Amino acid sequence: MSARIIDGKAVAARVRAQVATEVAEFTAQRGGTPPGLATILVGDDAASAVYVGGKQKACAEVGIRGFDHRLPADTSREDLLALVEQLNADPEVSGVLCQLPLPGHLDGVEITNAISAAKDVDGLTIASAGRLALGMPGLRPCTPSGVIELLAEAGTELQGAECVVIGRSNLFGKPMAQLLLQHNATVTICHSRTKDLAATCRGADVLIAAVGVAHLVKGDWVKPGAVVVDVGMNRLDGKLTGDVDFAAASEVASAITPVPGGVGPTTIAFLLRNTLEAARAQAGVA
Ligand SMILES: Nc1nc2c(c(=O)[nH]1)N[C@@H](CN(C=O)c1ccc(C(=O)N[C@@H](CCC(=O)O)C(=O)O)cc1)CN2
Repeated sequence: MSARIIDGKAVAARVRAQVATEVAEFTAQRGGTPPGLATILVGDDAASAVYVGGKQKACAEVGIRGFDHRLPADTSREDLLALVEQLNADPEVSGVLCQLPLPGHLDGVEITNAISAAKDVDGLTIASAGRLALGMPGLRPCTPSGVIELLAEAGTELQGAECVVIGRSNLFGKPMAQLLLQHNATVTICHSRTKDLAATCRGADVLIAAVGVAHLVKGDWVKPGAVVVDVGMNRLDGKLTGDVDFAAASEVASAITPVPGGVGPTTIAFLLRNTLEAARAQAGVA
């Protein structure tokens, strides 16, 4: 079997085009005031700078006003919390995010949770996570939302499907599992203490890897006909590669996401979607 490649760039382009249309309508209704997204980057991590740059560029392309805050690596907890408070109170800012990871002296959970729930476009505050766990409407984390869109694009039936998520991060694994549950999937979360990872993966109709170990998932871990989603982003010999041995898994799976060009591009697309949703909710429009 040779798997169908799920094209994340195409899915992201479609979502972004739709958001651009809706942003134009929203802005016109609001007398020319667009949604606004504030990004906060602390320190000089090169990859984070690229992602934040990509977010700001994407905002400009769809008509969202960007507020780009860059702070030195030694920024204090108090100064960072003060900036978050200022952005929470700014009526021109619809969404706020703090790029992760933060430098070691800052607690990512504490800082993220200081963002007002109404502006939590990363969907990572305790309030947003609680709403997701309870099945209540709210802003959802961007990468898991992108994965659901990619699975829909591939025509994957989630109801009753055995879904295995490798990785239990707050940013991805936990919210991914919650979103799959909402789609009536049977969900298993695997992690570093899972006893027989390969055997658990072999039972998956949908296998999602987000563990940060290059090529951890071998071809013979994939059930024939499974859908494989690779959220990993690892540098191997200077090349960006995922958590899945793509060549081997493609021989067994029915559909698979590549790295790059799979899940990654959808993250920013859903950030734009969340920023518009936050702006709508703050303006009292559905
Ligand atoms: N506050 C947040 N921090 C982080 C998040 C997040 O959602 N919110 N996610 C990641 C980084 N990230 C966005 O922030 C992100 C990662 C990857 C991509 C992407 O488009 N990747 C491309 C490849 C890019 C490359 O060549 O390096 C792809 O996979 O095709 C976009 C956004 C951690 N931090």
